[in-house]
Amino acid sequence: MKEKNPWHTPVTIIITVIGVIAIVALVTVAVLQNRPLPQKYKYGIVLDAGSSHTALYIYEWPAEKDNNTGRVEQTYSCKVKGPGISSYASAPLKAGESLSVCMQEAKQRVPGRRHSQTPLYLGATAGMRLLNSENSSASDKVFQAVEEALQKFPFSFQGARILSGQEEGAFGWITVNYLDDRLKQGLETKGALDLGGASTQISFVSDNYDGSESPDNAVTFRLYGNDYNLYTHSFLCYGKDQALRMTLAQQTQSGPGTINDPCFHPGYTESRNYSVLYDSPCVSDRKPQGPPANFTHIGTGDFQQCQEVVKRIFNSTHCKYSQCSFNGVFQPLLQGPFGAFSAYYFVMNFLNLTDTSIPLEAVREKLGHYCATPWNQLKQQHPKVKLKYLSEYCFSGTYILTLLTEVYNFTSENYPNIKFIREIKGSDAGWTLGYMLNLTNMIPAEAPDSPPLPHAGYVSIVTVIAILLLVLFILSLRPLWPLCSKRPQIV
Ligand SMILES: Nc1ccn([C@@H]2O[C@H](COP(=O)(O)OP(=O)(O)OP(=O)(O)O)[C@@H](O)[C@H]2O)c(=O)n1
Ligand SMILES: [Ca+2]
Repeated sequence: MKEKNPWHTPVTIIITVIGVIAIVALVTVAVLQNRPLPQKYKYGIVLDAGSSHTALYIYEWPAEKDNNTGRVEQTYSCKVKGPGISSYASAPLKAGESLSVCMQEAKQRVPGRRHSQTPLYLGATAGMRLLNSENSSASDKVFQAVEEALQKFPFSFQGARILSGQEEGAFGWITVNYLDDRLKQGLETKGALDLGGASTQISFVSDNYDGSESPDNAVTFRLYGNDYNLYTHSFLCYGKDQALRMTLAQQTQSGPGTINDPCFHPGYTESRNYSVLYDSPCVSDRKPQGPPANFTHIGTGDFQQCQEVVKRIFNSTHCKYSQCSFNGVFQPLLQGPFGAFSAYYFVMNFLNLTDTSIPLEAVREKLGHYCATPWNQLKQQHPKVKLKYLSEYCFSGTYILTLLTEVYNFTSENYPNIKFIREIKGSDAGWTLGYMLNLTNMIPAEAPDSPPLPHAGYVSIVTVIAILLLVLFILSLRPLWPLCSKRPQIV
């Protein structure tokens, strides 16, 4: 008689089949669950209405994760043609019109179904601060025109306003540290140095600053469960365009017909109008009495002397705090790494001086050599650079070096802690991202609670436990095994 396979009993066959089906089903669920889903995004738009120009930025983040876990990234930027909105004081409507090309582009870039949920912000900085201080009705008209123009687009317009200097500094700091992933991980933060056309900001966390000395410079945050006491200051009129005006004003106080300027290249000669030069609240009170209409601006290209002229725009005679940077403004001890962006980067990048491991002495020497380069030679070497920009890099480089080393007090030791940066991981360094993260509540005060296991880990563990249970179950049927394996007896 044919021997019967002991496993071929109905009970064991049924158990095995059910077990196999259960395992296949579990694995299928686990695989399907972890398949990458087509990602959906949300968007936000910020217009940076700076003193020298306006730029539009589109940010995106995963739609399912906007509860503080998804990363916000810049996907697009657009530079508005023409000057900053504050330059349209006498023709406000044109300020609104100037934004339309970039706004049309944004309409194309953000998917149509998201338009109405996409917040749109406009923040204006030092150019509008100056215009507002000198002629508030003109600045109101510019805002009105800009708001009317922006409301015509299908986005969720959240208003146009002037940022305070503190906000500008603090949001720049948030941007840099958010993009560096320093906030979420509670790492040491990076200071932010921003140089614009009309103002400049310095923001950093220092162990010897808790906000009690000079509270005006303090901004406190609780982000991802960590407390930060940020020192920040914005110097109005100390952006590089206004600083140049102040330096020229310094040299034309007696209303001469000609000035020999060490901050411009030998061979550079330009006729300048006194009224145009003094048409800014940063210098208007210093306009010489009865000057000629124009003066001849002649370059002599001497870095050392340029540095002397530049130093004169910083007043370090009075300080009522333990220490000051200049103009009586408190500044704690510098601490940690720093990211220097906007004009810091444009200028140092042009001058090939973004490498801060170059000793300061060598940086000064290179700049000295650059400033002494004849203007004609420079124009030949850089035929594509706008002449206005090209003529000002010697001044701007000297200004940056003076500001960093003579005013903020960076030394040969900590100068290498500065990194000149344009962007971090594809997003531009600047205040706009920090501004949007703040207004959309995208950075939580407390660290978000996360499940103890990631999803894939959870599925794998459930699968393993299920298999173990099945094996246990089969083992528990052991008492039946001898019955099954007993050879049939022939009587
Ligand atoms: N490739 C570039 C772009 C800009 N600039 C100059 O850099 C300065 C600052 O530019 P930016 O940071 O854009 O200043 P704004 O935001 O316009 O000014 P603010 O922040 O003071 O409002 C301006 O003088 C601009 O002419 C430059 O030298 N090279
Ligand atoms: Ca700016």
